[in-house]
Amino acid sequence: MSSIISIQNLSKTYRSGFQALKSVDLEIRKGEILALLGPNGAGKTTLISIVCGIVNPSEGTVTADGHDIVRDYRAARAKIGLVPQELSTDAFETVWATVKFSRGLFGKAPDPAYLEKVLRDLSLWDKKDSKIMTLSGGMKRRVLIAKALSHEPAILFLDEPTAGVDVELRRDMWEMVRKLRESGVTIILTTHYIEEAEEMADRIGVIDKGELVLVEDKHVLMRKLGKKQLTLALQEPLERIPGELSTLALELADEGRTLVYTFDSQTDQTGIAALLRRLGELGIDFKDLHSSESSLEEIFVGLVHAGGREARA
Ligand SMILES: Nc1ncnc2c1ncn2[C@@H]1O[C@H](COP(=O)(O)OP(=O)(O)OP(=O)(O)O)[C@@H](O)[C@H]1O
Repeated sequence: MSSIISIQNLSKTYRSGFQALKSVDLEIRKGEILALLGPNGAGKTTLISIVCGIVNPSEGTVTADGHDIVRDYRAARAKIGLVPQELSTDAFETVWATVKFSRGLFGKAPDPAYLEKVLRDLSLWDKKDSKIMTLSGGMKRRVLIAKALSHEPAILFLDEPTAGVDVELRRDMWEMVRKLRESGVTIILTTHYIEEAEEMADRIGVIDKGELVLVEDKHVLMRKLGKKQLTLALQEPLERIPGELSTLALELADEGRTLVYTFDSQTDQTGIAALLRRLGELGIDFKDLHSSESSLEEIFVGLVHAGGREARA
C-alpha cells in the first residue's frame, strides 16, 4: 500500500523552549485507519497541527498526497479534513450555512447534493436549519465532522473524537468512520480511549514524550506484546508460592485462593504442561482454570511505563 502522508525527521520546539516532537518519521498508508495513542502532552495534537498547517515545524518535512505542507500549503490542506477537539464555529450560524461556508473556504464549487449526503450520514439533516448554539453536545460534534468532510478530503484527522461523548454517539461515530474508510478516506485518530483504537484501527502508533515509540499493525502488536495468563482456582489456599515453583512467573491472588501464571503467547513452549505436572507432584489441586489474553490497554500501559525504548528494541 502506498503512503498518503509522509513525515520525515519532524521536530517541534515551541518558543518556550519545550520540545514537543523529536525526529518523528511516519508513513501513513492510503486507506488505513491509524490510531495515535499516547499520554497527555505526548505530542499528538502538535503532530496533527503541523500536518494541518496550524503549527510550523521546527525541522523535517511532511507531504500530504504528494504536496509539501509548507511549500505547497493550500494544495496539501485541501486534501485534509480536521475534526478538532473543540468547537470553534459561529454559534449563531445554522448547520447548513456552516458546512457550506467550510466547503467554500477550500475553493470547492458548491455541491448541495454532496453536503446533503454528509448531513444525512451524520443524522444532521433534520437540524440543517438549526443554529449551532441550540444543538446538544453530541450534535455539535457531528457538525465538526460535517465541516471537516465538507470539501471531500482524502485524509481525515480526528483529534479525540469521542472524548466526553455518550456510548450511543461513540458507536455511531465508529460506524461512520468505518464507512468513510470504505469510501477510500484515510483516517488518523488520536485517542486516550484504548478500546477505540482496539475497535477501529488497522495500525497503532504510540507517542510518548514527543517520540514515536512504535508503529505496528494492531494484530501484530497484540500478538507480539500480548501476554496470556492462566488462572487456577485452588482447592486449598496457599500461603506462599512453594520454592519448587519459584522459577515460574507465578503470582498468588485472592488471598492465596488463586494462582496466576503469565506466559508469552508467541512461544510454542508455554510451560503449562510442566506447571500442571509440578502442581500435581506437590499435591496442589485446583477446581477450575481459565486462560485470558492481555488487552491493548494493558499492552499500552506496559509500553509507556517501560519508557517505550525496550519495546522498540
Ligand atoms: N503553543 C505551545 N507553546 C508551548 N508548549 C506547548 C504549546 N502547545 C503545546 N505545548 C506543549 O507541548 C506538549 C505536547 O502537547 P500536545 O497538545 O501536542 O500533546 P497531546 O499528546 O495532544 O496531549 P493531549 O492529549 O493532552 O492533547 C505539551 O507538554 C504541551 O504543554
